[in-house]
Amino acid sequence: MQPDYQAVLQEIEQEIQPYFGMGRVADYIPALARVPGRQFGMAVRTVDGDEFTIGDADSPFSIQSVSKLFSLMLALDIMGDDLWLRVGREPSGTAFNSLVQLEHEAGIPRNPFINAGAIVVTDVVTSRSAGAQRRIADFIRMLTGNQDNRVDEEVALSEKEHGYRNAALANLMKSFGNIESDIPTLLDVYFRQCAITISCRDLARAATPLAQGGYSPINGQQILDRRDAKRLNALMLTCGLYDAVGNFAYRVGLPAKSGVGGGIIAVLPGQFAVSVWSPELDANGNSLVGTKALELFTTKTGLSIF
Ligand SMILES: NC(=O)CC[C@H](N)C(=O)O
Repeated sequence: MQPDYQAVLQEIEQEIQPYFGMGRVADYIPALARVPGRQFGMAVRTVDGDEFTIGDADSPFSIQSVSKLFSLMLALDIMGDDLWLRVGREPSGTAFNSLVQLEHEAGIPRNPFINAGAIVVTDVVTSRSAGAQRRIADFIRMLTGNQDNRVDEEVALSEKEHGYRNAALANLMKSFGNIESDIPTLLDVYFRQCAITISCRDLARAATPLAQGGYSPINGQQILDRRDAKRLNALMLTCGLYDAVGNFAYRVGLPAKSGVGGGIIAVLPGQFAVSVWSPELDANGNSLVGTKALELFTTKTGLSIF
């Protein structure tokens, strides 16, 4: 029997209140540092098409690294398994923007969800499509069914002006021959992909194919084959939360992908996609209140992959 999701969300909204103020809004991108921290939204979409929301679930926020999930779908579609010659599939155990392993590992990033890996993924889309940024944004709009998901130009510019680490990652990988595009063009596409705005409701809809064997009921299309949906869920479980991935699996028990805008999308294959947004981050760059909310969600419903 399906849990009373709405009642669960209401309990969660109460129980997360003491956790506000414990984390910090991302400050290394100045445009994100201005986002008020005390916001919270959550949305559940079941495979039966029911949707349940609470709080600011329809407020747009900066998608940031959650976009890496969608650019990866595109890159896999473009390159198939050859993508894995250029990026690994192992957790990194390092921060999302770390440079440390890249030099030892010949410019091959550990996985597609740390920044280095995501930059390679975006390079695949950039070097193989005319209008890559538009292709990524259109793909996200297609998955959400919402044409209002736009690029926040202020956030994109802010990332560009302060993107020293991402530029360092891209240049280091280029020196190893693992980047094809010209660096400024590539970084522009990457920053604009991260600056797309999205709501919790849209994120839950966009991730639904991962709960439904690759099928999107939003537009009635098979977005991924079943095998790739399984593989992406495995990558999210092992790499989606950077060096907090073990703790997140322990507490929440769902494949998930986070972003420094405070969004997290999580999936229980065969059951639901659940998204949460709250801008204050923990030390690993994951939403502190959002992680707590997801922990409460799987605990209260008894539904996780474990
Ligand atoms: N973890 C994140 O969300 C990081 C994304 C951010 N745009 C960056 O590249 O630094």
